[in-house]
Amino acid sequence: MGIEDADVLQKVEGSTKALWSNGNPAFSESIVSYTKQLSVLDQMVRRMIVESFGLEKYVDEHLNSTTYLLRVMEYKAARSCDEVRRIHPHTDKDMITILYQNGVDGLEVKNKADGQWIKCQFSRTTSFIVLVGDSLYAWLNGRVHSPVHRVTMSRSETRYSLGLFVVPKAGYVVKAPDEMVDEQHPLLFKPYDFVEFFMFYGTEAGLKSANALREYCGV
Ligand SMILES: O=C(O)CCC(=O)C(=O)O
Ligand SMILES: [Fe+2]
Repeated sequence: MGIEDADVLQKVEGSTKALWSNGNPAFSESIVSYTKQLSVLDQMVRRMIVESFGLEKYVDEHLNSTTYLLRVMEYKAARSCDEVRRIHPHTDKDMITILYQNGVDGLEVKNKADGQWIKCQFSRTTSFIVLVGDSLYAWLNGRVHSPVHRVTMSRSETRYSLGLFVVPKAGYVVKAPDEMVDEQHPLLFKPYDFVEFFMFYGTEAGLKSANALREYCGV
């Protein structure tokens, strides 16, 4: 289940009406409260990343360029020891994703250096994992890595996860600041409208592509 503008109560209440005819105020309030609290972590992490590249003057513009999509996910446990259930390897298309889970592991990240899958262990049940998405990778012209990841379920317990996807606002054009482009770092992607790219990603060509962003607007 995906909830757009998950930090805005009115919007969340609208989404819950698709599930409960009279809405579900307690559920909506929990979603908004969770998103608002996690937005503090999101803004802190992105501010640190942006400042670390000397882009202080872009911080406010960058932080204001996004909205929150919260996905509530359920992964059924494998029915036998031999069965493995997966969600396919992919990169996230957003700026960053913050993941939380119910204590059942399953997330795996592909090591950029040797292509091996690394099992992600959340250090505590209250920990979060932050993943960089393709849009931050493009905006910083390749300075941060957007990792390929997947979920593999082989345990007997059902896994629940919450993914807070920090996505560019409709109409926002992802364009690397001039400071990120030089001779050693030639421009990787032409400026692109996030929503249009996301529509391409949903097409047969986009889904089949090993690197949808490069195919869509790679230089
Ligand atoms: O459930 C997870 O831990 C990851 C889910 C994921 O990668 C996604 O929804 O894009
Ligand atoms: Fe993902």
